Amino acid sequence: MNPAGATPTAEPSAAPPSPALEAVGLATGHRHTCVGRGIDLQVRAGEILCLLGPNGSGKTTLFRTLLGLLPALEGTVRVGGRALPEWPRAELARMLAYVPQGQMLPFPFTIEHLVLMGRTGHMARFAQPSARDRQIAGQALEALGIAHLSGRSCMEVSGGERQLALVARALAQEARILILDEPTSSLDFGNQLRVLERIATLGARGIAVLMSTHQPEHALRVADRVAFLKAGRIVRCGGREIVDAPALAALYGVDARLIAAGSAYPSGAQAGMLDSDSDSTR
Ligand SMILES: Nc1ncnc2c1ncn2[C@@H]1O[C@H](COP(=O)(O)OP(=O)(O)OP(=O)(O)O)[C@@H](O)[C@H]1O
Repeated sequence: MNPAGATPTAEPSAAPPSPALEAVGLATGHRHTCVGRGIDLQVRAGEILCLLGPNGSGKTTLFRTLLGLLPALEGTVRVGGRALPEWPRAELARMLAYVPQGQMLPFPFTIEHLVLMGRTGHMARFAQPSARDRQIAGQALEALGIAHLSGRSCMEVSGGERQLALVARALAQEARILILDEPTSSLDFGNQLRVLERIATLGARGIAVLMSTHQPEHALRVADRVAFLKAGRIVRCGGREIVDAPALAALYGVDARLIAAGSAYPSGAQAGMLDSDSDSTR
């Protein structure tokens, strides 16, 4: 108890850690064509932020700008509190991993080689992968159930198998921040769940995750926060509870309703399944 009149001793309050990934006043686009504007977002360590938005709303353009693959037309991107241009590329490669959307690969790498590429930022220049690099790549392949494809050419596997390999490559990178552009888009139901579970595990381990999806139920399943991108602007951002029928109707221009997940998602799923129904939002 404080003696009467004594001022309580203030604990020195530690400043909150910088967001792992932050955009401030960001404008995105291609050459001089602006796609997105006024974008502010933050992803903290251990947080999963899920971006929902219609086709062409600017999700990939935003991701590529956050990664420094496209120049910001305005505003700032910070990674770990440091402006993106200040990062040496090699260090950035250890911080940020990217799973691009539907990437076709130009050479017939084996799947193992492709996943080992995720280790490049950890290897000395021109060095061969170490036993540990191979072990980590092997674990990533196992985690996604594609170890049996290790020796196959990435040009001779299905689109979904290649997508799993790209997720495995990002896992092998052991980055602090993971950006995934529609990581489940060509996957079957089982593999969608496998990838979502892996993403949830990474979040629980302190990795900052930013992902896009066209399936709002995936956001309901794994996201800590959800952002709605419409015509290049973040029009709504908050906890999973913002994903409701009126918001989805406004975002996509269709009536939608959330129905109970029932048996569609196993063990503890908080997801809803979506159905379109003309009566739903009226
Ligand atoms: N290389 C490019 N050059 C010029 N414009 C582009 C280029 N890539 C995309 N665009 C345009 O930028 C806008 C946003 O595209 P983007 O790929 O970022 O959308 P998206 O939200 O990821 O779409 P989707 O959900 O269909 O993948 C679209 O109008 C698109 O036509």
